[in-house]
Amino acid sequence: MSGKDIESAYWELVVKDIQDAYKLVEPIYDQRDGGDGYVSVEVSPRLADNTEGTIEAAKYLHKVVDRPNVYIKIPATASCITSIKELIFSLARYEAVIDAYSDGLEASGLSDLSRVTSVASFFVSRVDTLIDKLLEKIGTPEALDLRGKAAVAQAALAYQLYQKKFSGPRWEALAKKGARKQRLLWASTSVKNPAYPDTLYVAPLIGPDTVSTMPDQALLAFIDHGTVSRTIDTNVSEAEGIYSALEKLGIDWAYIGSQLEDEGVESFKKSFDSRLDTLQEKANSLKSEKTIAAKVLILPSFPAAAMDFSRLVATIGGTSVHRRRTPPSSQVLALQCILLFDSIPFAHYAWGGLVFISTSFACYPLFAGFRSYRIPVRIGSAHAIYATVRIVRQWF
Ligand SMILES: O=C[C@H](O)COP(=O)(O)O
Repeated sequence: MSGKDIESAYWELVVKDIQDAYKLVEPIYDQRDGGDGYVSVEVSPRLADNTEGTIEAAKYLHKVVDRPNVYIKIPATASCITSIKELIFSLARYEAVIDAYSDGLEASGLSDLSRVTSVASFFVSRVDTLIDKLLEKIGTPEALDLRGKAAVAQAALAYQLYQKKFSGPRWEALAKKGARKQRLLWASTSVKNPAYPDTLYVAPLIGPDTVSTMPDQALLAFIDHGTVSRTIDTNVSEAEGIYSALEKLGIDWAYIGSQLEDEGVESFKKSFDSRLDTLQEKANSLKSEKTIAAKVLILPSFPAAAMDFSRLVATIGGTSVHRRRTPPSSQVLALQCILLFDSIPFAHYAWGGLVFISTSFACYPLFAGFRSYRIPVRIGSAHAIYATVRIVRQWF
């Protein structure tokens, strides 16, 4: 990572991950002629309010990942709507996403649109999480009875919108050029309220051209007791009834959408920042890592002490980094030694067959053998460095 800022290092790791994942799904992508088998990567959530920055980041990722089956995920915030398509919490925003997709296809000037694909990532469970709270505040039996119903109802109406928008003259003109419908992808499908059925956000949302993304918990529950059948448009009038009953109770769908969008962007930013912080910490610790060529002179005056090398390395938290030959365990002697760091006699101690680095350093055992070990060395009590200690000479 030397010479790189942390964010560039982060993207380098991400791009490598995405390219590796590509290899796993490539056969599906080929079999389905580009219909399935995609890997997605999100642009930085720090750009959620920056249209130009988001477009640049999306182009950059598309270029460096350099695979045909990569989806670049862009938050469907007001600023990013021109470039589309995840973190959708409301029907109004979803409609804008579909329009952005169609606008993009029309503006592309391509005569063959068949290689352009897209998904619109509609978040489900979080809608209930917020609306349930509001219903509990209202507290009437009617309000309480609507808990756990808003998210699925809105998702079912989103599917109606999908069917409406991907039909009719405008769409037909694009379809003639090979355009593919932008599929609805259900995100946030794990149940947050343990009182609800564990397949609540999967089972009622099954239908053609939908994609359900499931964390393990939701996937395992569905494998265990879910039933695959078309459910997404079997109860449309019930969904409409729930949607308008909520409105009548004072639930403002526009507020729900913008509130969840703000929270969503905020939480993505938080996770992104925390990942960068972790990388920064790791980079700092690597920077303080030093290789110290230590000359260890083993003096011949002490008796042999048996020891098990690998157990010892594990005990001191060291890692064997170079091995010239493996000294037979239970045969190696660690005797009194003189340890020289940069030719300065550093310390010499012998204790129970182990040799310790000491003085201003905390004590860590060192031992003899034709091996190099990377061992943690603590200076004072706070600053840790790693020293690679090579045993360069020994005499018995
Ligand atoms: O991609 C995002 C996830 O689907 C979010 O799910 P969540 O609401 O369970 O955090």
